[in-house]
Amino acid sequence: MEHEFWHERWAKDQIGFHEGTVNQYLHDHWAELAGQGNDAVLVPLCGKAHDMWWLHDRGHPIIGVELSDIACKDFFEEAQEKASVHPGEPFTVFRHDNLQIWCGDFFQLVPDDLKHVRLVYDRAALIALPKEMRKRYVEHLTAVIPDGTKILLITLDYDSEEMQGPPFNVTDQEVFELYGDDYEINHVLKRDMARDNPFAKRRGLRNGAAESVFTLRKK
Ligand SMILES: C[S@@+](CC[C@H](N)C(=O)[O-])C[C@H]1O[C@@H](n2cnc3c(N)ncnc32)[C@H](O)[C@@H]1O
Repeated sequence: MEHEFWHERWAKDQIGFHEGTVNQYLHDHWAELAGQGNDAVLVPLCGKAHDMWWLHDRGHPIIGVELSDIACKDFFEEAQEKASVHPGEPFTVFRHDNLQIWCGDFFQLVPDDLKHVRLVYDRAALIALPKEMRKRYVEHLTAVIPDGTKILLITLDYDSEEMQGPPFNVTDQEVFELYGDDYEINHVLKRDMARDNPFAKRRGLRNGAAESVFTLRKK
């Protein structure tokens, strides 16, 4: 997806992907991945997800990465929290305690930026990207996170004849193809989305859809 596409979505407030509450899979499966520790977390393509406050409340230092400065500003304003803003290239950093949002292009991250990161939370990041970009995304992620980093990944699979992404359909098989060489993969669960789920109804998914949760560990 081009940057302009996402800037326009934020400018027009077309952000149906924003949950406005903590993601259920994060809530249910984070401890399996992270234990009770407080390792640093990368949240790629983070939007203004409340999930970052939830992780912050558990003591994790956070780096969220997000293209849209509208999202970055709204994230703090809507929580009535203040952030100091540190303009820079290629990222402007919004900082509140040890929660940072780096405003800029994920593909500009370099390994030095993430030396301290041990965990990644990917909800609606991989599946926000079309197929050819997903490969590039995983290659870049793998290049910048340290070995041993663990990922909680949530995907969505549906009949691509019925709907055009984003979110794009990512099969379980594609997850194994994308990550299989460099990661240990655990397919934690697959859950059918109810046909009367508001998202499925709105997007005309008559054949339904399924969400999967994976935990990965970079070898
Ligand atoms: C589908 S949304 C998901 C946001 C968030 N993960 C959530 O669960 O609400 C994808 C987000 O990725 C951002 N984005 C897209 N391409 C990006 C890039 N190259 N670098 C950083 N952010 C990007 C978009 O602006 C958008 O906010």
